[in-house]
Formats: sequence, structure tokens, C-alpha cells
Amino acid sequence: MDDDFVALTWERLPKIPKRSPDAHKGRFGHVFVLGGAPGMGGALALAAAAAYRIGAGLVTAVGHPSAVPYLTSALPEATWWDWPPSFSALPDNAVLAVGPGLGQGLAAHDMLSEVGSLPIPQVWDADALNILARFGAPLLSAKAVRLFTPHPGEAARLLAMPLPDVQLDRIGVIHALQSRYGGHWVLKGQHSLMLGETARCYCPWGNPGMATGGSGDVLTGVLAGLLAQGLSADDALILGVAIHALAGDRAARRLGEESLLASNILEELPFVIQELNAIHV
Ligand SMILES: NC(=O)C1=CN([C@@H]2O[C@H](COP(=O)(O)OP(=O)(O)OC[C@H]3O[C@@H](n4cnc5c(N)ncnc54)[C@H](O)[C@@H]3O)[C@@H](O)[C@H]2O)[C@@H](O)CC1
Ligand SMILES: Nc1ncnc2c1ncn2[C@@H]1O[C@H](COP(=O)(O)OP(=O)(O)O)[C@@H](O)[C@H]1O
Repeated sequence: MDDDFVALTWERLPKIPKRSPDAHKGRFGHVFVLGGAPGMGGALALAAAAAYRIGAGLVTAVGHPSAVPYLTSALPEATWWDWPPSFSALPDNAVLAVGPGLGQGLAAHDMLSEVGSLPIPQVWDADALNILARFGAPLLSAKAVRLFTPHPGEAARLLAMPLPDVQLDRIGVIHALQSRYGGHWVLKGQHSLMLGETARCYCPWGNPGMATGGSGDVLTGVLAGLLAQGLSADDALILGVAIHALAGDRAARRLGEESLLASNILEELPFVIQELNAIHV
């Protein structure tokens, strides 16, 4: 690993802000997850549940009506908006997470060009990245805090380069992504790399059991939930990637890498948060 990119340690991790005794849900932000095209309601539900688990005050899932059954059975705590959302109705404390199971049709493109025109904190993942790869940086028309979360396949599409070349020069790739699209980046996979405003680090945790459908959707919800609680983009990036990987490691110890499901990462989030809070007292 390049000297410039340091390994995260427990001690170096940012803190989740402590809740004051008179807290109410309005203080912890309102995450809107946009995704859930037909057949992919599960991705939307995973991301929405992760945003709640990490501490967001309110979560709204914005999806195709066919995704409703996933959400109502998996997460009755979330509220629901149909596609296309009324962006003018977003509250002041909104954070957007776009991409989990979004699909790449015209409706998805139109929603993303609206999202890109809003000065609201946002996390871009999965199909949102695939659409960005097709339409380029002009899709990001407004200045906004943006976290981007490509896996190597998505990074290859975003830079129009062969996939094997991404893995040969992951540091060069993450710099190239930031130069082309701005914002804060995690290049996922073994030893996920992070590049933010000042953040330059890699995650020593995580395991191949996390190479399973939906684990990236959980990360997206975690990052949005941390932004919603007021963490800076760099802190949300570092803490979110770390908590997600540590939760994956706990799930692998409990269940084995082969049997690990994305929903098991979700289940372990509370225990990682408690462990971190205990060392940060
Ligand atoms: N339960 C659900 O509803 C799920 C929905 N999902 C959604 O499905 C949509 C498309 O995801 P797909 O998984 O089909 O498409 P991807 O673009 O993630 O993967 C397509 C192909 O890209 C390559 N690839 C992926 N990750 C790679 C890596 N780390 N290194 C090298 N090559 C890699 C592989 O060849 C893979 O088959 C997304 O919107 C996603 O959010 C997935 O997250 C899976 C679960
Ligand atoms: N071999 C691995 N070692 C560590 N982490 C991994 C490994 N494989 C996958 N992960 C993590 O699991 C998540 C997978 O995300 P992604 O590929 O977007 O999955 P999906 O599209 O199915 O949601 C990422 O956070 C990635 O860093």
C-alpha cells in the first residue's frame, strides 16, 4: 500500500456524536433512499434499514410501487414515496442516497439529473454510478457534498477503462475518479481505499464473505445515516466504511464467510457501534 494512504485504526476513527438527553428525531437528519426498481426492492430496504441502524432520525424509501412489499415487511419504521419523488417537498435536513436497485431506465436517469442539481448532501452508489458513467460529470450540475462508493467494476465504467487495470493501480484510479467527478470516494473491495478532502486511508478490516449481493447497499445506507447526523463528509466516509467492515467481520465470525448475508452485516451494526462508543467515552 502507498505510504500516503494510511491504515485505519480503532483509535483513529471519528466518533458518532453523542445524543443529548433532550434529543428528538428531527436532530438526526432525514435520509431519502432512491432506488428499488422492479425486482430490486430488497436493495432499497437494505439501504434504508442501514440508515436507521446507524442512527438517522427518519428514513424515507423512494421506490417503484412494486418495491413496497419488501419495505413494509422488512422495515415498517420507514416511510414511503413513490417514483418520481417531489424534490421540492424535501425537508431542510434531507440527505439523499441514490442507486440501490435503481435500475438504469429513463425514470432513473431523470431522477438522477434532478438529484445532481440539488445542493443537498448525497451518496451515489450502484446504478447511480452506472448512469453517471454513461452521462458524465455534467449530471452533477450543483455544488454539493457527495460521497461516491464504486466497486472496481463500477470504477472501470466511470473511467472507461478495463477492469483488470483498476485493480493494478487502485490508488491511481481513486485519484482519477476524484479529479474527474469531484467529491469524496471509497473504492470498495479488499482494503477499501478512501479519498476525501484530507482523508487518504485504507480499511484493514472486512472479508471475502462480504462479497455477496446487497452488502454494498448496506454501506450506502450507513454513509447516508452518518451524513444525516452531521458528520463531515470525510468523517462519515471513514467511520462508515470502518463500521461496515467491522460488522462484516463479526458476521463472518458468527456465521462463516460462505453463509454471510448482507442482512447479517446489518444485524451486527449495533454491536460495532456499542464497541466504538465504549472506547470513545
Ligand atoms: N436484493 C437486491 O435487490 C439487490 C440489488 N442489487 C442491485 O442490482 C443492481 C445491479 O447490481 P449487479 O450486482 O447486477 O451489477 P454490478 O455492476 O454490481 O455487477 C455486475 C458485474 O460487474 C462485475 N463486478 C462487480 N463487482 C466487482 C468487483 N468488486 N470486482 C470486479 N468485478 C466486479 C462482475 O462481473 C459482476 O457480475 C444495483 O442497483 C444493485 O444495487 C444488488 O446490490 C444485489 C442485491
Ligand atoms: N474480499 C473482500 N474483502 C473485504 N471487503 C469486501 C470483499 N469483497 C467485498 N467486500 C465489501 O463488500 C461490499 C460489496 O459491495 P458491492 O460490490 O457494491 O455489493 P452489492 O452490489 O452486491 O451491494 C463492499 O463494501 C466491499 O468493500
